[in-house]
Amino acid sequence: MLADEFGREVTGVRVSLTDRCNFDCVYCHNEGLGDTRGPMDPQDDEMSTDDVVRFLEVAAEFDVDAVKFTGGEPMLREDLAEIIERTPDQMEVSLTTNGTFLPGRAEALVDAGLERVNVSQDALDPKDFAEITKSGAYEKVIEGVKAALEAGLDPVKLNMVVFEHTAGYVPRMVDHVAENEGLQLQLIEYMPELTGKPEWNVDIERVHGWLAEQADEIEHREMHDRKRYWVSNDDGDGRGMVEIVDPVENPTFCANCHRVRVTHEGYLKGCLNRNDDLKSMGEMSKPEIREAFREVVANRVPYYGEYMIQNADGEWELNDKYIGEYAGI
Ligand SMILES: Nc1nc2c(ncn2[C@@H]2O[C@H](COP(=O)(O)OP(=O)(O)OP(=O)(O)O)[C@@H](O)[C@H]2O)c(=O)[nH]1
Ligand code: SF4
Ligand code: SF4
Repeated sequence: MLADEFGREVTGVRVSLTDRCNFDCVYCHNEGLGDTRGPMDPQDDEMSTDDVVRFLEVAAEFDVDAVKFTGGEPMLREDLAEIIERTPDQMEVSLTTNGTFLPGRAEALVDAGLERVNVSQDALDPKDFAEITKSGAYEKVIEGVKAALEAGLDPVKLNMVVFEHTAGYVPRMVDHVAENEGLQLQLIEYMPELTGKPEWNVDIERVHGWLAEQADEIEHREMHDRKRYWVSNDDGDGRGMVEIVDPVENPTFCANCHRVRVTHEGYLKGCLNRNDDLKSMGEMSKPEIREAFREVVANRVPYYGEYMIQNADGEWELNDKYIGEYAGI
């Protein structure tokens, strides 16, 4: 297993299969690369099926045991089932999707080896949903979640970005997952540094505080030291898990980060928040990909706490040590 100089072993990879998407969410950061607006047809710059599989085979050699396929919207890739089918057996396969294409396709993906899925669902109301996602596909997403459950994906996590437009929905969403077996809720801190609009920010500590009052059990997940709250519904006959993803200005989160990303164009990317360490796998052979992977892992640094450090006033600024060290700065 490969580790960086901060002792963070790389156990998982997140592979973006396309930056295209049929939604246009107001908070989208597209894996840290910018928005997803653009043509919906397959693009020449996307990794081919073979490119993706070649990379995964190399990652498997380094004992990476989990892959998450992301986008844009990864289900826009017609070859998704084939990619999953050809993923090395040792890897747990999961998918982050907006859910609209799950009806009619979820079972085939499960047959190919998909184990679990995260579906973005930011609202329980079609009007608010349309405002956030710039899409009227609310019913399709609800059908998608149902299809995922019926296909046996476990768990089905509902991803909800907590910001001005959604914060009021948190209690209803918590009840919703407590009442529906198989669902979990993942509350994601809004990332103004990637999306702009700091005025939409909501203090995630308030959400932690509220959940701590509701929870009958609190766990820490090793990845990112994320907190998980187990909450019962009002009738006491259901229980749901709520996980918080709170990376912003959080050195503990970064100190426990075990992931390397791959962009849809086949660039290795050591950190969501950085694009100055990208390394193209282009036409590389397997031995070359092996070397590139080693190099990207070796160059990883915890973003908050090392790459960005706090000055005497408590403000975060770029650590001088890294200025000029990487391409792009
Ligand atoms: N800064 C940062 N944000 C992350 C990281 N991983 C996930 N996130 C945020 O969480 C969002 C949702 O992540 P998902 O794709 O659903 O996956 P996940 O929750 O990280 O993965 P699992 O819990 O393993 O399913 C991403 O779009 C990011 O905004 C990370 O390593 N760093
Ligand atoms: S569904 Fe996901 S990829 Fe698509 S616009 Fe929304 S956040 Fe971005
Ligand atoms: S180092 Fe921090 S910001 Fe970068 S990917 Fe890991 S958790 Fe996210």
